[in-house]
Amino acid sequence: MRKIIIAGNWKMYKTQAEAQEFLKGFVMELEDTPEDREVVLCVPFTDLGVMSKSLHGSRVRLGAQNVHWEDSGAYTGEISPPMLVEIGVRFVVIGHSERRQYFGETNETVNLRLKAAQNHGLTPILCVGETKEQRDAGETESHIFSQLEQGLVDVDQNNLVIAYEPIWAIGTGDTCESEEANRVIGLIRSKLSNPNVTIQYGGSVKPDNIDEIMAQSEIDGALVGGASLQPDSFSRIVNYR
Ligand SMILES: O=C[C@H](O)COP(=O)(O)O
Repeated sequence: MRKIIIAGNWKMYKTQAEAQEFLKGFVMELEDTPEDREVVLCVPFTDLGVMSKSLHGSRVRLGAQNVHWEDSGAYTGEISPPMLVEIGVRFVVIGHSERRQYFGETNETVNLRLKAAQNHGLTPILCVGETKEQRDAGETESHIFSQLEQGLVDVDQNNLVIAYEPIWAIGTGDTCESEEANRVIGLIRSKLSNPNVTIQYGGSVKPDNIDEIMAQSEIDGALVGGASLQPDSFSRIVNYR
């Protein structure tokens, strides 16, 4: 049985005060949300402490947006798995295209982060996806397969979420057609040893396209950027029909 997981990725948005303001409007919107949906907010490191306290007793799970692979050490600016666990984090986004593009993330470092997160009981959300150029060149499948092949070496597929995020659809309003997202996600699933891995779609998910996206047979949830920043739009997404 595949779990449905709707996750917001706040990226580098929201101070602690703004995060608390968001929760005031958001948590009450979940009262009628079906129990089979996991709701996750992946927030900036500086928001984790206050969010952990505010979300205590709610059904919203806390997520981070990156993690280092060592438990501790001389790695200025990094955050380790035990630090996240101590604060109440359950999920962590790994290998987001923005980390790959701007911060030198590679399939090898993605693999190290995935294994370290799992070793500490965190559930990683591994992001994969192609650029517009790769899609136009017919390289979508080969690119994603190599991200999976290299990223998933020795990774436990029993505690893993994958997000298919076509890079050209992120923050552009240019959503991937839901049938096409479904096709690619089916191909991703065919490469996994565990067919029950939750595979999300991400890329310009909005209140007006979530119902169609979630109606697709292979899509088990969404990783939502911009539309997760406002309580009303994210609650509509979480409460898709
Ligand atoms: O992690 C989220 C994705 O990058 C999608 O962002 P977006 O919903 O703003 O397109």
